[in-house]
Amino acid sequence: MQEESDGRIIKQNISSCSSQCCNCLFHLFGHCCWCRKRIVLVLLGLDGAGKSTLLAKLCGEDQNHVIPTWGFDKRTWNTRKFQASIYDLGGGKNIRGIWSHYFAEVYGSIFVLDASNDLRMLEVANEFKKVVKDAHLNGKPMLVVANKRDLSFDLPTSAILGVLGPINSTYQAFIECNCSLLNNVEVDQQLNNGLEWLLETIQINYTKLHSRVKMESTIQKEKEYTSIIERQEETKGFKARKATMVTLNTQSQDTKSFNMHDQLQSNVNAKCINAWIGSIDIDPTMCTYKHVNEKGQEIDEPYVDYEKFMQPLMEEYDVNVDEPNYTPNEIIAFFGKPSDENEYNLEKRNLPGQTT
Ligand SMILES: Nc1nc2c(ncn2[C@@H]2O[C@H](COP(=O)(O)OP(=O)(O)OP(=O)(O)O)[C@@H](O)[C@H]2O)c(=O)[nH]1
Ligand SMILES: [Mg+2]
Repeated sequence: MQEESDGRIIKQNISSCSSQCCNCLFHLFGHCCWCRKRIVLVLLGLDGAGKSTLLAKLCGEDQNHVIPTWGFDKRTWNTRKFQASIYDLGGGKNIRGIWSHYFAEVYGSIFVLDASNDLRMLEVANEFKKVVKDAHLNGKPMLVVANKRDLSFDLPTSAILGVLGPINSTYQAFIECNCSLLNNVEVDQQLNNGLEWLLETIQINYTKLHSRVKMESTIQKEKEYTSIIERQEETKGFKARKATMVTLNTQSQDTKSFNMHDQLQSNVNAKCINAWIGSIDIDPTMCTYKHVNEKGQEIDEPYVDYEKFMQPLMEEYDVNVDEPNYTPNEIIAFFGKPSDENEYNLEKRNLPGQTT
């Protein structure tokens, strides 16, 4: 970071590693060396708290053009000992759900809150308690930044801490600072101290944190992979069920779905009934499911689900049914095969075995 004669800051991007002194305001932290350890940090806090402003300041970027973060933003911050990837996560209510996906891989976090806005302090406390309790974040160094101290001093630190709950001094530090444009040239000393504390704590606990991050992020990736596969299978299953419904109307069906997929079963059967009653000549004997008989052989068993298949049909045509289950052949014997016409008239009749 350089300053021009009129005092303006020359914007520089430190996202790429340079071979000379770091470009950020924190020259205190910054000069490149070969042995930097790679770490991941995360910026958390409600929308408007000042996370992106802090990051811009940290990276020596223009704070005039900070806009609300949708999703996340990522920067690299080079310090003496670390090459830190910083995730700046959007703080909007609908985006907060993504926060926890980053926690397994982080070595430390910075939680920013707007100390001038007492109206949102309970919301802040809710989110704070959630992240502190998170299994992947718990016990990792966290710097809590009470920002916008230039705006209001109405809310004393004790009041903020009263809402947040006690700070665990072994892995948490609380600072007050001001990341506003007014304070563009110099990094707030408190912020400076806080960041130094964060890096120092990570440095001291690096071995432990590193093995924890490695293990937890591997497990998380495996879980994510499994859930992707499950979702793909689900989608395939859904497509297969949809295909079943379609093929029912074209007479070639995979009728296994009849009892396998409860959620869509009634839809499938409704289609089948409609198709059967309608002009399309579908033979309900094609409704089968895989069944293992006494000899251990897998056979295609004709199947009609009374509740879902027959009942609505019977009700629609005001037919009394005593026997709960009928094979498709019995149904055909009773109703007859659908005609080629678009209408299929059922007479009110008794079912087999019923006496008039
Ligand atoms: N007065 C004052 N304004 C600040 C300070 N820090 C940030 N701001 C302003 O607060 C507004 C929101 O800042 P952002 O950095 O976008 O907030 P954020 O936490 O990144 O918000 P999201 O991206 O929506 O999660 C901007 O207009 C900043 O200029 C501060 O310390 N004092
Ligand atoms: Mg932001």
